[in-house]
Amino acid sequence: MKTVLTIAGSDSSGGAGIQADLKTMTELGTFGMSAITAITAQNTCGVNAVLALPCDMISAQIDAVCDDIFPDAVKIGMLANSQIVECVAASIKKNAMKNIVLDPVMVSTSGHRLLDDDASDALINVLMPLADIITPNIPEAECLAGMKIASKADMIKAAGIIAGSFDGAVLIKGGHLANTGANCIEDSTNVAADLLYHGGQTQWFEAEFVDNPNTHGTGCTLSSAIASELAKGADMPEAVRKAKAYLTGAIKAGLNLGKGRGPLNHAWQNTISDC
Ligand SMILES: Nc1ncnc2c1ncn2[C@@H]1O[C@H](COP(=O)(O)OP(=O)(O)O)[C@@H](O)[C@H]1O
Ligand SMILES: Cc1ncc(COP(=O)(O)O)c(N)n1
Repeated sequence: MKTVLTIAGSDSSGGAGIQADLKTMTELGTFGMSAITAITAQNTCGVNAVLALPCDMISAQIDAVCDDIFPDAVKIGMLANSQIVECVAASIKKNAMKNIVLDPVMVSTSGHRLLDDDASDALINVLMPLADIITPNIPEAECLAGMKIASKADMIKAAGIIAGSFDGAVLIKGGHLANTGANCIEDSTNVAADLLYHGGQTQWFEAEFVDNPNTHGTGCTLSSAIASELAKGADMPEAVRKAKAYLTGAIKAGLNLGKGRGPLNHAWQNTISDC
């Protein structure tokens, strides 16, 4: 069985972070392992508290995994501060890890900062160069590219700027532009459109925009799904295509848990075949 390591924060409500990552990996037929960077007390309504773990404990988790079950792919999510960004980068180099998917988590959907303001430079200069793909959402891509993004044309320009600073692929997730009219295609169907910039080529990945407020953990799920597909041997465009199909199914299947922006239904493939 192929193995995937997630290096990310814990979400007590189970919708995002490590918990979403492990559910995704299991559903996609890979063996999920974890190195926890921070513990959050959060639910579907918001983040109440964050405890960043000490760097030596984070490195120790990564080393313990790599010394025994070397991962076929790695997903990196919430890193909390610049010290953690640096220690995760050092562990990745030391263990010569491959198939690195970096989700540059900065702010939760509920508006809570999950990465210190002053950690962006370390993320860009120290960690990004080690990634095979980076998966920013629109606000994260705006920060990384240093420009506002209000249209598909802006997404293409920003992806080129971000890709110019490292060798990997860039997937700008368009969820924050969907339903604003900015990314409507000609037939005016509203779509959740993500842009992959890979090897100098751009490619759109479009899926139905699901009218469902329960989207807590969509970014975590997509990046873990890409890591799982890379671990199983897909090339980058195929990994993104399969990951997006899994994500869209999980949003569509809906669970309606919690009082706020609820989690996805990770087991949607089983649910459908049970009916
Ligand atoms: N309501 C929705 N229906 C379908 N896909 C969605 C919806 N909301 C977000 N997505 C997709 O989920 C993924 C992550 O969403 P996005 O909101 O852009 O990033 P993040 O979760 O990191 O903020 C992207 O593939 C995006 O297109
Ligand atoms: C531990 C952790 N990691 C990542 C996210 C981002 O997920 P979302 O954008 O859905 O809030 C989160 N809320 N918590």
